[in-house]
Amino acid sequence: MNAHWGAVVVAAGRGSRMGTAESKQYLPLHGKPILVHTLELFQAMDEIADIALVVGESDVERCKGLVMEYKLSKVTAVVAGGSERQHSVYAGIKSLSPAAEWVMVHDGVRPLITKKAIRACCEKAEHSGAAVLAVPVKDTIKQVDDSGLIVATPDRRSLWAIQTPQAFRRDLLTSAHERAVAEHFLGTDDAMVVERTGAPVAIAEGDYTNIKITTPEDLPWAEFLLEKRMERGE
Ligand SMILES: Nc1ccn([C@@H]2O[C@H](COP(=O)(O)OP(=O)(O)OP(=O)(O)O)[C@@H](O)[C@H]2O)c(=O)n1
Ligand SMILES: C[C@](O)(CO)[C@H](O)COP(=O)(O)O
Repeated sequence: MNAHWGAVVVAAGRGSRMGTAESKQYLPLHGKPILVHTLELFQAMDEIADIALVVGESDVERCKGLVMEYKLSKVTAVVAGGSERQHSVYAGIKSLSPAAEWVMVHDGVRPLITKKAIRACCEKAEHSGAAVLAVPVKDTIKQVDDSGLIVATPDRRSLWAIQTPQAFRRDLLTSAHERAVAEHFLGTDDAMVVERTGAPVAIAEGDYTNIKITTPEDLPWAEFLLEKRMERGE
């Protein structure tokens, strides 16, 4: 990684699939909020100069407190997100320092990301302009219609499960988001926003432990993975 990188960490979701009163990004993992684990990893990377943290409007002050408490000095902006993930990402990009020519976007609820995986993704992006972390799917995937009948079995060899970070030249990501706003397009990740402009987006192979904490069964799994890493001194 040679370029000047900024990171947008999005954490403005409600976590409805987790079903807890407290939004999942603030739930404790080994005694620390999930979101803090994620931010500490980015803070510890020399290649990352600047982090924009995007949170719910009512959590902005609370998160400024977490930034102070955990000495997250690279978090230069804590801003309110929007009703959809894509809106939150766009708010984050706009609040990053103008010096960041390259941007990676990461889910605040993927605390098990590693420096090695971040570097692999960013290096691919520096080569091709845009890259996303992903793993090959392990299951057979079926396309199913509204009546519950299988309509197709896509060839698994071409299917990848997409993760974050997703890394881009900043001007490419910014113009793709501007176009999506103008055309009322909503995607579930940033690669989709960029793909529709015709720009190539590369895959960087990650690993299966970079889970997105989404539903209750993900929490003990994340605790277990984190414990194993700590035992290995990582
Ligand atoms: N309007 C939104 C929606 C999501 N996110 C963030 O995007 C990441 C991935 O989203 P997901 O796990 O789906 O989070 P939620 O939207 O919180 O979950 P759910 O769909 O279960 O409500 C999370 O870090 C989440 O906080 C965001 O910043 N703004
Ligand atoms: C960006 C993402 O984490 C890639 O897997 C995912 O698309 C977020 O989607 P969600 O539906 O908001 O969980």
